[in-house]
Amino acid sequence: MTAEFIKPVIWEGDAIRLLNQQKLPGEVEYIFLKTIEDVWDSISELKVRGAPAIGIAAAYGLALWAKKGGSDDLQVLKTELAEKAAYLNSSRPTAVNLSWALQRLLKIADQEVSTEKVITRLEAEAILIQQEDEETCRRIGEYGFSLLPEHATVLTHCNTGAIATSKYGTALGAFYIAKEQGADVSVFATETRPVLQGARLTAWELQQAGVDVTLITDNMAAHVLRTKKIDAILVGADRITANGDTANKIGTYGLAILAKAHGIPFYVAAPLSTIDLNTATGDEIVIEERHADEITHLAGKRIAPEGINVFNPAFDVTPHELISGIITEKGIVSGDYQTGLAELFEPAHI
Ligand SMILES: CSC[C@H]1O[C@H](OP(=O)(O)O)[C@H](O)[C@@H]1O
Repeated sequence: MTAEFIKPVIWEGDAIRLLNQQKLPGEVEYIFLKTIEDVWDSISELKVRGAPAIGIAAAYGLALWAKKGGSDDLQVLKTELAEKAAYLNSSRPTAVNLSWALQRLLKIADQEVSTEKVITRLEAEAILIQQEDEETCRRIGEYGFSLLPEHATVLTHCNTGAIATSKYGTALGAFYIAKEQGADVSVFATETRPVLQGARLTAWELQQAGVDVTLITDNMAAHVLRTKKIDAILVGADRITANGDTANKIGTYGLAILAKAHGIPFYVAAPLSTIDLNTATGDEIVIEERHADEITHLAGKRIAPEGINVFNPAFDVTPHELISGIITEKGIVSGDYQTGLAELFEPAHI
């Protein structure tokens, strides 16, 4: 099974079968999530990660809870659902897909007039979110591929592949479409300290798919941009605000500055579910800070002195001025992001 078709989240009706991404690349292990707490833990511990995949997992987590533990009283159930959605939403703060998916389910529940219908609709909507994301990611991949010159060499950061979404991925989707079209594309993947999504996940996904991929450490990016012919940098996103500012994996902002310094395009690939028009600018995005162990330990071995101060932001914000284009399933937005992003949500585009 090549990686672009490996599913990170599989709905089993009474449980969620989850690809445990913490075990990759050494082990392709699936675990069963049977409770909403299992889902919370899996998101928080990055067993499932990647903005769209987090949203899909949380949607199934809410549907699973309702199916197993929801009240028989409609008003009580709706109150409980809001509380459970808030609980799941507390697992990670930055990727807007988490709250987007949960709000979408709560809206569906609010329309129903029986507990049975609420429970049925929640499950159906969670399944629909995952199904829609497959076509969404394919289109993002097609638009991303359309931006690449022949024999393109692209640098990417973190993991934005099939295992971060429902299928194909976002930025990596461009490489899968290139492969499908028989086009020649080479990828430089940064290892992406401290959780190593690039080394552990992107290198693995692209290698499995037969895409030419070279792994580099994060601190090699500038040298690679100066000494190799890099045509573009293509990354994902966790939250894009109304003006186009973009939160993505820590290190992305530095790559955007490097792209500008080297005069190459810097693209962000993301679905509309990652665009948050309710947040005006990147200054308002909550940046997740994670546990010090991610930095002081490597593969379980301590690499820094006991008691050392640690700062471990999992994301940074790239100002829209540094972004050449935002690639979505509805097309590519550039220039005036405030207008362009808002237009994506107008009826003509939906
Ligand atoms: C399509 S994945 C988007 C985004 O999510 C990743 O973060 P994490 O691995 O911490 O969930 C990374 O920022 C990707 O670019």
